Amino acid sequence: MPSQQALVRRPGPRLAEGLVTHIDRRPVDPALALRQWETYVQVLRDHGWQTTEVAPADDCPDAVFVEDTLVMFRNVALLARPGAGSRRPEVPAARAAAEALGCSVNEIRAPGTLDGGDVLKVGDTVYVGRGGRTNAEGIRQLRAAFEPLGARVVAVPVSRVLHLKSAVTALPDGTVIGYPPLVDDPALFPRFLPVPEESGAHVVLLGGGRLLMADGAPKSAELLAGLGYQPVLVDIGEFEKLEGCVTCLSVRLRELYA
Ligand SMILES: NC(=O)NCCC[C@H](N)C(=O)O
Repeated sequence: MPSQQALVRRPGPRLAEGLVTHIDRRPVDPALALRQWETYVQVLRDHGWQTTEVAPADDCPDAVFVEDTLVMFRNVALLARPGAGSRRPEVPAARAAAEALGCSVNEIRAPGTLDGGDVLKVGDTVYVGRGGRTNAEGIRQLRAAFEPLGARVVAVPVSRVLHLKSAVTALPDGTVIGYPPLVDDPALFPRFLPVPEESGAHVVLLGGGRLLMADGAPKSAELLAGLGYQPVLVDIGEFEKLEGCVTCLSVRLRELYA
């Protein structure tokens, strides 16, 4: 029976200072962000996920984007070494949370850098984005960590967005979805479905055919509903101002051993 555990991390007091790289800075409303985060977490719970809060890292504005701190394959948590130095202090508490859930723990070491948002799993294939945050050494260490466990690691360039999963995610049947202007090369994926909006490319698989998506992508939601999926929409507008998306607000742990 697959596990349905998710790590989340409450937004901290410095959220509005979070990094922005590919978009213009817009003011963030911390109270609204907190409400949006609480709704996001509640939706996970409503769909059967047990959520664990990683201890706050209140000096780190981007700590809410907990997905970037570790990558799961099977029951192994590979601790990231974020490409942005300001985000590295987020990692120790993520390690503690993964250990408390019984994960085996490995880590990316200097000079490697890797952000969890650059890693997309489709079955045993692990796509890793080589972009602004993840370097060649980080990719090499990811291969060394996961290939012995049965992963096939496929590196792909990411130049138009922050992370690989800002550009593409995958449906339950393994089809990779993306908003074409932001995908370096759709031909790198065996089955690629274009979606008509940027945030329509981001789905969290809740289980069955349910897809957690941002509510700012109605045409994409309609496209996916037409394919027999059930979009579950949330407003994460305050996090999108900081280049966050639905995937980055949690780490899903689907293969823990009880
Ligand atoms: N996996 C993700 O998409 N993470 C979003 C991180 C946004 C944050 N402001 C950053 O630049 O690191």
